[in-house]
Amino acid sequence: MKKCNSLQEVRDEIDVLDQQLIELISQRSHLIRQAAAFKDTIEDVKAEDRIDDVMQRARNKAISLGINPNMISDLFKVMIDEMVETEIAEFRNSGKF
Ligand SMILES: O=C(O)C(=O)C[C@]1(C(=O)O)C=C[C@@H](O)C=C1
Repeated sequence: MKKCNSLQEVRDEIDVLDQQLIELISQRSHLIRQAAAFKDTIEDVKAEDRIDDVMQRARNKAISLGINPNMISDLFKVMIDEMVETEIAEFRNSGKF
């Protein structure tokens, strides 16, 4: 991690990371839309076991990096809840439901 020499430099670095985070979330969101095409039922779309795996992996990664796993769980919950809704809408629009 870069050592910054001023508050402005810290903020500039944060701004860059925030943009990258949003780009990554956007990429994830586009993949979710594709996932619906490979599913046959609403249970497949919800994929509760997969959500548990994703959440556990995210928590483990947070712990390994020394950040609060509960914060990551909260962020992922908001993100995945929204993406599941998107995927359900995509699934319905595909006419399979
Ligand atoms: O892995 C899937 O089946 C997905 O559709 C992706 C994803 C996710 O956000 O990671 C989204 C919806 C499902 O509830 C499970 C996981």
